[in-house]
Amino acid sequence: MRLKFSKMHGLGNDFVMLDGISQRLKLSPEKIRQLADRHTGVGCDQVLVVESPRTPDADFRYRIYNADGGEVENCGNGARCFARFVRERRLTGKKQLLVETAAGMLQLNLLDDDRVSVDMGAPVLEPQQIPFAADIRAETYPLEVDGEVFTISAVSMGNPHAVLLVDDVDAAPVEELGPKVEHHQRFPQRVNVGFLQIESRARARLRVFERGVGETRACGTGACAAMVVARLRDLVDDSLEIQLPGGILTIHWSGPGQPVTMTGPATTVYHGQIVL
Ligand SMILES: N[C@@H](CCC[C@H](N)C(=O)O)C(=O)O
Repeated sequence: MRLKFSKMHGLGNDFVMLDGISQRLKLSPEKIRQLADRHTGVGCDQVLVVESPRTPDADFRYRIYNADGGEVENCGNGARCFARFVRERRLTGKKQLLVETAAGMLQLNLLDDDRVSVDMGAPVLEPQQIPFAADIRAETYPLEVDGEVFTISAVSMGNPHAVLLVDDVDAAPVEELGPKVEHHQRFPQRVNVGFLQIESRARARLRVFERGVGETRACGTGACAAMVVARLRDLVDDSLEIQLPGGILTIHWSGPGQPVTMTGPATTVYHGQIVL
C-alpha cells in the first residue's frame, strides 16, 4: 500500500496525517506501529486519519492512533493540526469546522494569526466515566504505587488523564512514575499522566507521560485536564498559559459544565509518500 502523508506537529507533539477520503487506507495496529517507528518508519507520537463524517452536521471524522497502535478517543494538538491539514490539502475551504471524534464533536477555529483554537468540550469528572476505580467522585484521590501513596486527580477530556501537582516539574519523576500510573489497575483503559507545577494564577508548567507513547513534548488534552484540576482547586484563574517542553498553550475554562478552549500553533513539516 502506497500512502501519501503529511508530517505535522503541535508544539513538538508530532503526527503522521493521512487523508482517508481521497486514498484507501487499510490500517492495522501493526501498520500504525510501522508508520510511527522513528528508526524504520516516518516516526510520530500519533497517526491521525481524516475520514468522511457519519453524521450530517459534521464536516469530517477524525481518528487517532497512538504510536503503540491503539486507537484512542481524543488528541488536542492533533485537532489543531487536523484543522490546518484539511485546508492545506484543499479538503475544505472553511476556517470553522465541526469534527466527529470517538469522544464526541470538536469545534475547530483557524485564527488569522495561524493559530488554531479548539472547543474541547466539557471535562468529565465522574470516576466511572473516566474510567477510574473510586467509590465516589473527589477532587483528589490517594493512589498507591509500589507501596508509596501519591495524590492524584482524575479527569476525562474524552480520553483519561491523571494529574499530579509537583513543586518542580523539571525534577518530576515522569519516566519512573509515568508508566506505573499509566498501567495502574485502577485505570482499566490506562491513562495519560500529567505532572503539573503552578507558577502563578495565570501560568503553569506541565510534562505529560502519554498513554501508548511515553513522554511527549506537548499534550493538548493533558493541558486541558491540568487546567480543570488547577481551576477546581482554585489555584488559577479562567485563563492559563501552560508551558510544555515544546512551547505554550493557552487554555480557557470558566468552570463546571463549560467547555474547555485550547489555543495554540499547528505546523506542517513536510509531505511525503511511504510504501507499507
Ligand atoms: N497528544 C495528545 C493525546 C493523544 C492521545 C493520548 N496519548 C491517549 O492515549 O489518550 C494531545 O495532544 O491531546
